[in-house]
Amino acid sequence: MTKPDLAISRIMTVVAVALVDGDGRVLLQRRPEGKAMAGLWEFPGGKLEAGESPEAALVRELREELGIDVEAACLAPATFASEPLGDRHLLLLLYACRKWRGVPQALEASALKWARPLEMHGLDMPPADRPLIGLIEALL
Ligand SMILES: Nc1nc2c([nH]c(=O)n2[C@H]2C[C@H](O)[C@@H](COP(=O)(O)OP(=O)(O)OP(=O)(O)O)O2)c(=O)[nH]1
Repeated sequence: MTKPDLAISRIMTVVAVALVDGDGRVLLQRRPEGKAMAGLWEFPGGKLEAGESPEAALVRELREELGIDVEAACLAPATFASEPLGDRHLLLLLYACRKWRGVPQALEASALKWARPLEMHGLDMPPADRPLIGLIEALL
């Protein structure tokens, strides 16, 4: 029998979304004090819970973090990032979404910002997110 790959057990899967408004801007949230990478601007989302599909996790996170309702069918897979993060390896699955119900509120973040991809190049974002900006630019 082959030995399990120990590196695989350290993979952390995170789902996140580029919410795109009618003006082609993307919603970012600022990570609050007390959390790792506090002050950085990230895409709303978070870790999968046991047994959750990526889409169900994102629907849940968007309700918890922003107070908005999104249908899983409106989440379009967009791109992903694969990046070492501390002693783990982050697999960030990024979706795009143009349709939701409600007005996003910063229920967990310290601030929200609607940003154009060009502006995102000048913002402090987690290292995994940097390569995603150009890809989002191409998608919008
Ligand atoms: N939501 C989100 N997380 C990101 C992005 N980029 C990035 O490196 N991450 C990292 C930060 C965290 O380590 C992890 C997201 O996990 P999380 O938001 O559920 O958890 P957390 O670290 O804030 O804290 P906790 O819930 O465990 O208390 O992914 C991003 O654009 N959006």
